Amino acid sequence: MKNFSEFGLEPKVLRAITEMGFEESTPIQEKAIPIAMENRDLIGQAQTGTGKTAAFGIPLVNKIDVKEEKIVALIMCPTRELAIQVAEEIEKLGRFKGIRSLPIYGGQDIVKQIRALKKRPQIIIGTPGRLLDHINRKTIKLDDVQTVILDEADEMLDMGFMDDIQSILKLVPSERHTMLFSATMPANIQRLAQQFLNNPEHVSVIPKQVSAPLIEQSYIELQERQKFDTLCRLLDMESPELAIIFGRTKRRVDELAEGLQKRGYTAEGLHGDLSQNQRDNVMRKFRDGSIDVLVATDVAARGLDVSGVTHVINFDLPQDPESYVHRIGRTGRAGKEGAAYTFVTPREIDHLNFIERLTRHKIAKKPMPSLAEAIEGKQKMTAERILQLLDKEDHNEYKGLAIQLLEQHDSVHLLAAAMKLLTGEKKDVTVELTPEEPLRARKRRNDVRSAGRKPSGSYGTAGNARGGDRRYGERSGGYGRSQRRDGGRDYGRGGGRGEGRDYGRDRGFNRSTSARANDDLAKR
Ligand SMILES: Nc1ncnc2c1ncn2[C@@H]1O[C@H](COP(=O)(O)OP(=O)(O)OP(=O)(O)O)[C@@H](O)[C@H]1O
Ligand SMILES: [Mg+2]
Repeated sequence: MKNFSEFGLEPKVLRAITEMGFEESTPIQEKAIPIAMENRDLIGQAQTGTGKTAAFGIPLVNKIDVKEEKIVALIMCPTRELAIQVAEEIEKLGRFKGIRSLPIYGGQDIVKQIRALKKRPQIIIGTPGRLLDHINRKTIKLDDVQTVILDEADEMLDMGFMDDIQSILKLVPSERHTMLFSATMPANIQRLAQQFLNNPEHVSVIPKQVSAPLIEQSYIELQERQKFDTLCRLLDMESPELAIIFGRTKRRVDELAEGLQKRGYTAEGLHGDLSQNQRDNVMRKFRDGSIDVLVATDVAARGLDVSGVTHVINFDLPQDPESYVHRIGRTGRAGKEGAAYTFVTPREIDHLNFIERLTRHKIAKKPMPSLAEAIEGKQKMTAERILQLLDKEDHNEYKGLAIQLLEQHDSVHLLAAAMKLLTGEKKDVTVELTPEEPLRARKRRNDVRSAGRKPSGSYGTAGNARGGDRRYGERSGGYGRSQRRDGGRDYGRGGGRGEGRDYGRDRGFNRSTSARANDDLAKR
């Protein structure tokens, strides 16, 4: 892969890239950066976790004149968490140049945002709802915007957002530089996108055949009533470093998080009904590891980049294949390995096959973990914790007592008793979940793929470690990164707690008809 010094970037941008620990470019970066630097419109598609943010962020910060006093670039994302995350990456990339960027999203105090806008940011990273609020209040003007980027573009051009995107882009000068990025780009979305682009380049880094991903994908067939206990056994057996569990509705997420807490797991829920404060807290605790299980609706399916997520578990099968690709893409990022498990009831097997067909990836069937495997997993976890403590050498104050005990008792018995104590029996409280309706395979209009032709929009999960993609990152079991300095669809359509996906949006006023029609949407 190309070194960043070969792109003709400004020294201050190169310095920021080095500071972020990026040693060489990823395939999408290598292809997209030169096109973007020539201000040519592009649709960039690459697997989850392969650096699309920097692929658009690097050329963007490189071209901006820091003396600029107006908003000259607009990046739009589907969720608040993603807007915050992308803003952080843009901030890091532009820090030595002194670029001013600002995240604008719902749930945050708008007065605080209006105050921040007075500092004249050159780049705004926002969710459409709140952006429209500011545009209607005239606290954001788009007359001088030269660059527009849609991250998770297929989601942004989906029915939920389309009206808002159109309303916003109408206000941006037509002679602009537009870039769309996503890991999935269904054909109908590509067609829709043309109206916003000017003779775009298609940059795709998706293996022809969606190769054996970095993410080991398996499914477990079970009855709805077996799901929760299976989940607990899976967590015990696999002892994930960090795990994201996807539920189909907010109610499911709340019940799961609560049930897991009752069973002794450090789990918390994330969905669009939470206040922004609660959402920020949950994300902060997950990123810093004070909780190791995040239970979420599709609000966390796209883009979130949390280092250390080793497992994704689809407690409920996602409706769309795109959602499946993005959900599992929360692991296996930056060249690292990951494991994705999907729970499927017998009546949903067709839907799973539908997803396999569209993502062109066979998902391996695995048996339910047995109780013995769960116990063994917990015991291994205890042994690991003991060995870690041993290395740290900070248990000297117990040595005296240990010698006394060893004089009176057999060492194996002693250690086994200590391990049993440490493992503790997960409290076997019964947890009742409200059953959710099984999913039915939804035929897509002109579903060419079932005719065996190459999928028109393909699906990208992390590329094959063994062959192509791993080149930019054998060493760290991930991309070449000197060291990570930073350490790592709330479709509220139904508005109700049980039905519909949870994909909120900010409450804007004078919003487009579709948005108003969805005013029961939870906040994004
Ligand atoms: N050239 C690079 N070298 C090392 N790490 C990188 C490089 N580019 C990006 N990364 C890191 O890889 C991780 C994934 O990047 P990013 O979130 O941009 O992926 P993505 O392609 O947008 O994924 P998704 O499709 O899930 O949104 C991030 O932690 C990012 O900092
Ligand atoms: Mg991304």
